[in-house]
Amino acid sequence: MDNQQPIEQEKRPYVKAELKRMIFHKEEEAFSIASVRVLETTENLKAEELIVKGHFTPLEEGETYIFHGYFEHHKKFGEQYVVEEYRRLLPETKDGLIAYLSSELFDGVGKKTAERIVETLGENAVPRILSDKQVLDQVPKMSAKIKDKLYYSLTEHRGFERVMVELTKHGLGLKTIQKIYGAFGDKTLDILEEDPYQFVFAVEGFGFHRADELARHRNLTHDHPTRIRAGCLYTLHQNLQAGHIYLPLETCLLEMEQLLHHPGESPLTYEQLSGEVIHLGEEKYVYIEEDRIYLPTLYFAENGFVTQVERILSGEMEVDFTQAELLKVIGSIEEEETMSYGKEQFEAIETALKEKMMVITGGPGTGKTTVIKGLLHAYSKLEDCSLDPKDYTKDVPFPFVLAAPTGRAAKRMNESTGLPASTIHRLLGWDGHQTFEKDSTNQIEGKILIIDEFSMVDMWLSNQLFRAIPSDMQVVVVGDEDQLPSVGPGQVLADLIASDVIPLIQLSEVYRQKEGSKIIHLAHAIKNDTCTLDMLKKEQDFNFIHAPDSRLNEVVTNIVAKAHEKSIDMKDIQVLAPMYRAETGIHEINRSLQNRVNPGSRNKREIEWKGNIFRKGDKVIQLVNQPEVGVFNGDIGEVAAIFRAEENIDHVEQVVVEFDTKEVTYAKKELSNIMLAYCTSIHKSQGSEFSIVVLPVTYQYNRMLKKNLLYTAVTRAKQSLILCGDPQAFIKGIRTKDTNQRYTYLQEKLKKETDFTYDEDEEDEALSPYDFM
Ligand SMILES: Nc1ncnc2c1ncn2[C@@H]1O[C@H](COP(=O)(O)OP(=O)(O)OP(=O)(O)O)[C@@H](O)[C@H]1O
Repeated sequence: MDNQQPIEQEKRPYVKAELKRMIFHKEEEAFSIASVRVLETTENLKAEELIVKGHFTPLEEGETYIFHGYFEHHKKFGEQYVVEEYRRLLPETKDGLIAYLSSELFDGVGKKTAERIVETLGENAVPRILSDKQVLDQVPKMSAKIKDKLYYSLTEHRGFERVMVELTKHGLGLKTIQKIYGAFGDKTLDILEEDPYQFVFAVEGFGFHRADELARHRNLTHDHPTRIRAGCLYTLHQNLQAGHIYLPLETCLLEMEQLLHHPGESPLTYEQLSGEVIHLGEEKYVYIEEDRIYLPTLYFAENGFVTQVERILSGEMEVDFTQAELLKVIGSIEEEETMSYGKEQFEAIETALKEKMMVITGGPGTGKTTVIKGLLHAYSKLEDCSLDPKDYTKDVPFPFVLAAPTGRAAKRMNESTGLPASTIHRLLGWDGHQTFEKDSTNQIEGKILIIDEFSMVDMWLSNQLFRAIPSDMQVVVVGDEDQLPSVGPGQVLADLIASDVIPLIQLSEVYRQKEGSKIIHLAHAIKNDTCTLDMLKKEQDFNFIHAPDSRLNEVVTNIVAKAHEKSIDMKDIQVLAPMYRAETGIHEINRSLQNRVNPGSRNKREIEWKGNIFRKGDKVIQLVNQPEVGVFNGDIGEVAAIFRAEENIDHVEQVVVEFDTKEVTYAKKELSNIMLAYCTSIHKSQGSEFSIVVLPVTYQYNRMLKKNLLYTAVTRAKQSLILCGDPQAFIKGIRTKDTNQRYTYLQEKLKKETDFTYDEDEEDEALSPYDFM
C-alpha cells in the first residue's frame, strides 16, 4: 500500500473523513469503532457523520483518514462503514510549516501570523527569511520587533525546520520532535526514512505503534526484518520497565507476535520471529543464554554482578581478634548504650565483623540501625581505629563507608550513626548521565562498606557499585526484603538472600513494639500474614477512619487540614496513594489539598502550567534527576517565590523551590520537572520516612492493592499512621501477594547452577544502563 499516494489518484471507493471520537477499542484484537465527519467520498453517502468499524489501532481525534471498505446495516445502529484498509492523510508541507512557525519556539508568532508568512513567502519561507531578513517586510501586520525576534530565533534553530515540518506532518508535537532531533541531529530525516523504530528507543514515551505508522508511510512492510527486530527490542524494553532482567524465549516470541500482529495481514510465523531474534543475538543487540533473551546492559549487569560478588567473597580477610575479645568489646558497648543486644543482633554484628560479605534483613523496629551502630563501634574498638573522620588523611582514608540509594535514607544513616553517609550515586561519583568516576580501575576507599535500604537497589546500580568495591573491603548489605522491589530491573536483595551463598542474618524480634507502637505491630502482622480486621482499631499512634469512596477525598483533606491548623509542618505529614489517575488518585487529592491548605488569594502569587497551578507555599516533589543543580527524583521542597518575566534577567516566568539544603529555580517550561506533593506515590516514598502518614485505601486502587505495596506505605510512618477508606479493601490488599515474579537468573548464577560468561572489556563497550532511563 502506497501511503504517499495523493487522494485524487485513489481508484477504489473511499471515505475521506475527520475522526471525531473513538467509541470503542479492544486492544487484543485491535478492533475499534469510531465516529467520523465525512469530508469527501466516492461512496453513495448523504450523511455528514458516519460510524466506521474494523480492525484498527486507536486513531487520533481531529486527524484526517482515508477509509476503504463497504457499508453494512446494523439492526440497532443503522448504516456503518466496515473498514478493510485505512491510512492517515498527511498534512501538506504548508501545514507543517505553519505549525512550526506558530510553535512556542517563536515568541509572538501565532497561527494567524504564521499563515500570513507562509501565504506571502511560500513553502520556502524559512530559507528565504534566513538569506534576507527584509523579505519579512512583505508580510502584512508584523511589527518590527516580532520580525527581529523571528529572524534571530530562526537563525538559532537553523536546520531544525526541515525536521520539524516533516515530523509535524505525522502529528508529532514540538517536544517530541525536539527530543528526536536532540538524539539524531542532522541524521533525523535519514532515520525516519530507513528505521523510524529507532525513535522508540531514543525518546521516552514514543510508542511502538506510532513508529509503526511512520514506518507504514515509508513502505516498511509488516514482516520487514527491521520491524520484527524493533519489535523484539521493544518487547524486551517494555519488560525491563516491569522489572524483568531477561525474557524466556517463548514469552518473548509470544509478546512479539501480539505486538507485531497487523490486522488484515497474515500472522508472522515462529520462524520469522525467532530468526530475527537469533540475528539480533549474532549482532549482539541482544544476548541469548540458553532460552533466556537479554538486553545487553542487563546481561552484563547480571553476569558482572555475580563475578564481582565472587571476587569480593574470595578477597583477603584476616580476623585478628579472638571470641573473648569480641565478647568483651560487645559487653562494653552494651554498657555504654545501657542495653543488651538480642541473640540475632549479636550474630549480625559478629558475622559482619568476621565475614567478607553479609546480608542483614529485617522489618521495621528489629534493630537494623542498632546493629549498624554496634558494628561500627565494635569494629572501631577491635581494629583500634577512630570513628572521627578528622583523624584521617588522604593517605590513610576513613575506613567506614556508609551509603544508601536515596538522599533521605543516607541522611537518616548519617543522623543515626553520626558518621558521613552518602547516596550510592554520589559515592560512585555519578556525573548525572552515563559516567561513574568510581569503577573497577578507580575503586572506592575504606575498609568496610555498609549499604542500607538495599531492596531499592536495581541490577544496574548493584553491578556498578560492586565493580567499585576493592577486594579487601568488607561489605554489609542491609535491607527489608518485604518492601517493594527496586523501581529499576531486578530483585537483587531478594536474590542474594535466596541464593544461600552469602552469610545472612534475619532479624525477626521486634524491639520498637516493646515501646507500644501499633504501627510496627501492624507492619509485622502484615509481613507475617496475621493481620485481621480486629487489629484496625484506634490506638494512640493509629487510626482507621471508615469512609465511602464518595467522601474519601474530603476525609483525607480534612485530616491534613486539621494538622495544618495545629501548625504541623506539611513536611511532617504525608498522604500516600498508589495511583495517579483515579477519583481518589494522587492528582485529585493534591488538587483538593492545595485548595484547602494553600488556597489562592490576591496577594499570593501563582503560576499555571499545563492545567496545574503552583502557588507560593506549595509543597512540591522533584520528578527527575537534575544532578547539575543538586536535586534528585523524589526530593521534596516548597515553592519559595514566583517571578514574573519582567522581574528577572532571563525574561521568563520562574518558580523558586526551596529544598532541604538548596534553592532551585525553574523556568516556566521546566515546571514538568515538579508536581504538587501533598500526596505522593507509595513507590516514590521508598527510602523516606514521615512523622505522620495518611493512607487512603479503596477498591478503586484495585490492581495496585498488594501486600508489599501496603507494607511499604505503612512502614513509612514513624509516629502516627492514619488509614482511611474501606477496611475490607485494606485486608484484601495485604492478603494479595504480588505474583508478578520478575525474570532474573541471579539466584541460580550465584549458586553456580548455570554456566555463564562475562567479559568486562565487552561490558565497557556495551551501552550504559542510563541510555535506557
Ligand atoms: N536489643 C535492644 N534492646 C532494647 N532496645 C532495642 C534493641 N534493639 C533495638 N532497640 C530499640 O528499638 C527501636 C528500633 O530499633 P532500630 O531503629 O535499630 O530498628 P530498625 O530496624 O532500624 O527500624 P526501622 O527500620 O524502623 O528504622 C529503637 O528505639 C532501638 O533503640
